[in-house]
Amino acid sequence: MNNHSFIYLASQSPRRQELLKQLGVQFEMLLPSPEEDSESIEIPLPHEKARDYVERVTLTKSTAALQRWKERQLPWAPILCADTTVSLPDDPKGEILGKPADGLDADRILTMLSGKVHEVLTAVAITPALDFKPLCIVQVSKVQFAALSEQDIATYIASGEPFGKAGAYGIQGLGGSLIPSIEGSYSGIMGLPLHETRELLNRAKVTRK
Ligand SMILES: Cc1cn([C@H]2C[C@H](O)[C@@H](COP(=O)(O)OP(=O)(O)OP(=O)(O)O)O2)c(=O)[nH]c1=O
Repeated sequence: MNNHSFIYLASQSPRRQELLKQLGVQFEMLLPSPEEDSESIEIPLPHEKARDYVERVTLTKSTAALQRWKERQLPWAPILCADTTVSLPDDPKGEILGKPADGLDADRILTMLSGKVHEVLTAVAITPALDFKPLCIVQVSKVQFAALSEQDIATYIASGEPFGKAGAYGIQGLGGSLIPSIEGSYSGIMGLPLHETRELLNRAKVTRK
């Protein structure tokens, strides 16, 4: 495998762009065209465990991104995809808590998380070369949530921050004030675990500044 001076980031998450910049890697965006249906990828299978789900979704994103690369006839570079999800380990239904569909759903999710410890799982996959399978890791963090009143939840939802984020919160924003402690990776909770991603980039022979 040759060294690579840049990669493609196939993610619409502004947090992932920010975190990738922190790693000093050159990247170009490889985003879906408006006709591409990227939302329907993120539907859990019946009884699917959060770890299996986040890995499967990330590998599906990788396949879609590779197809996109082929159609656009771009020069080759490794492709990075990721997915973040939230789950409550003690939830008997083992529900996978993704992005809230609307305000009511955000209220339901935040009520479930209130006063409890949940897990945030982020899978990262890098396709290192054209005829190689993606290299994939799953990073898991534990997050303690404060006990929230109905008013706290309503105020937080009104801020707009829960939308577009797994578990209906952002640790990097106002949501950080709802979290007394974490165990794991702050960047992983935000959507791209820096340490593990650095290791994947090294394995894919991507040079950094
Ligand atoms: C828990 C948590 C999640 N998130 C975000 C990270 C992800 O952007 C989002 C989870 O959605 P994802 O489906 O992982 O990512 P995305 O839809 O934003 O982008 P793409 O599928 O194109 O890669 O939740 C935070 O920003 N802060 C947090 O504290």
